[in-house]
This record gives sequence, C-alpha cells and structure tokens, in this order.
Amino acid sequence: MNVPSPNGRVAAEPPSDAAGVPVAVSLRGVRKVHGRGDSAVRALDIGDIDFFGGTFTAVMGPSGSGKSTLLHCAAGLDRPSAGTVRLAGTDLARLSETALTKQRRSHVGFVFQAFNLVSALNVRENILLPSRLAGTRCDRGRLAEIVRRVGLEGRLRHRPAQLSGGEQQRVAIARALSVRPDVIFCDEPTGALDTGTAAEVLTLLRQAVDADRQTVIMVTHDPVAASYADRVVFLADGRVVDDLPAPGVAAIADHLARLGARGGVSS
Ligand SMILES: Nc1ncnc2c1ncn2[C@@H]1O[C@H](COP(=O)(O)OP(=O)(O)OP(=O)(O)O)[C@@H](O)[C@H]1O
Repeated sequence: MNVPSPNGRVAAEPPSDAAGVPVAVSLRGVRKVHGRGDSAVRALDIGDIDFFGGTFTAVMGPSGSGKSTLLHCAAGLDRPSAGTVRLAGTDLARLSETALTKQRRSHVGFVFQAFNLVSALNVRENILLPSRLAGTRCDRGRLAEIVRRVGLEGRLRHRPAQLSGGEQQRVAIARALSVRPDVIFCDEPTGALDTGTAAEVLTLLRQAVDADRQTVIMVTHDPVAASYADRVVFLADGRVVDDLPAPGVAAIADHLARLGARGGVSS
C-alpha cells in the first residue's frame, strides 16, 4: 500500500507499527561517539526508537544527556557512528551529502531557539525560502493559509529585526510548515520566549499535529512545553530511561528532578 505523506508525496511502503500507524522516523541501533580512544565521548547510545506520523513527541533529559545529538541524527544534520536512521522511509546512511541535503529540504522543517531567520529577507521571503531551496512551490493559497494560522498577516514585508521574539518564532514555524514536511524538529523552540508567547508557539505546533497530521519532535527543558506533547521521551547518558504517554506537568517535572539527581554523562 502507498500512503500519502503530509506533503502530498507518495512514499512507497512506509514502515508502520502493528496498529498501522506510519513511522515518520525510525532509529535502529543508533550510537554517536565523538573523538577516539581516551578522549571518546559517547553522546548517544539510543538503540531502537520510532517516532510515529501525526504525533507530537517531547525529548527531555539533563544537560549533556544527548537530546540535541538525537535530534541532529534523526533529522539528518549529523551522521551516527553506528546504526541506521530512516526518515520518511529512506535510509539516510545510503545518501550522499548532496542527496541528504535534498532529503532534509523536502522532508524536514526546523524550529530553533534562536529563530535562525535570514535577516536580509522579509517575512514572506523567509517563509518561502525552504520551498525555493527545495525547488518546490508553496502556492499562494497555502502561503495565505499558513500566514493566517500563525497570525502574521500585515507583517509579510517586515524584516526579522522589526519583529518581536514571538513573531520571529511564528515566522520560523510558518517557514517549517511551508514545505509540508514529514517531520518538524524543534530544539528549545520556546527557550527565548516569555510564558505567554511560549504558549502561543506551542499551540501552533499542537495545531500542526492535530489539524495537519504533522509530526513534531521537540527537545525542551521545560515541563510545561513538554506537556503539549503526546509522548515524552526522557534521556540520561545518551539512553532512553523513560517513555511516557502524555504525562502532566507535575509528573514530567518529577521525572526530570529524579534524572537530574542521577548525575551527568559517562564516556
Ligand atoms: N562535537 C562534540 N564533540 C565532543 N563531545 C560532544 C560534541 N557534541 C556533543 N558532545 C557531548 O555529547 C554529550 C551529549 O551532548 P548533547 O548536546 O546532545 O546533550 P544535550 O542533552 O542536548 O545537552 P543540553 O541540554 O546541555 O543542550 C555531551 O556530553 C556533550 O558534551
């Protein structure tokens, strides 16, 4: 059976779990080691984990537990030292650097703590940049719908420097949505925002999952942010130590406090 991905392309036989839910990103036997010999640092030793299509996963854990490394390996920004990553049905290890870049541009959206907008481009140009780079079209209707959803009507000609932090992050979300990615990866998307603005940004990510069946994987330190997710994966020493369906804020904070008490990463 061929199943349409969120961006409308048809992927051949995407993997799925026993209930038939498509797997958007699948990691098998994944490890990431930096350096060699005595100076080697094991950043990630996560083994097998699947992230399912149309779901919102938060990744949490103490500083140095491997969250960013997991995100980078799963998104094809970094290559694992061992194991395989399949993104939208494709084994990333088989791709050349050029093909990997292409795969990222057409299948992945990114939202970072520092917004990472291009300062010389206006809002409209920033939103359309990924589709321009991917050589695809984000048609006028789609652009208008995304801009309306993130509440940036009337701001399209502004440069990033003319926007508040929350507005800049909304541009970044619109930019991520513009290619209808299979997965949106977020690294501390609310880390630079006040509580009210953070809630707006998290609501937009939640809507992308609920209304568009997008897949969101978000690294965060914030239990409130993580409580917007369907699933919270806790890392320690590069490994999954807990994997909970939609725990509340109090349970998340409790888990984090216990992990924090366990101490740092071993090599
Ligand atoms: N390029 C690198 N070279 C050597 N060690 C690295 C490198 N990148 C990450 N590490 C180490 O790998 C481990 C995991 O790092 P990672 O950035 O994934 O953790 P994290 O959970 O995202 O941390 P934080 O919450 O502080 O951002 C840490 O011990 C880190 O020092």
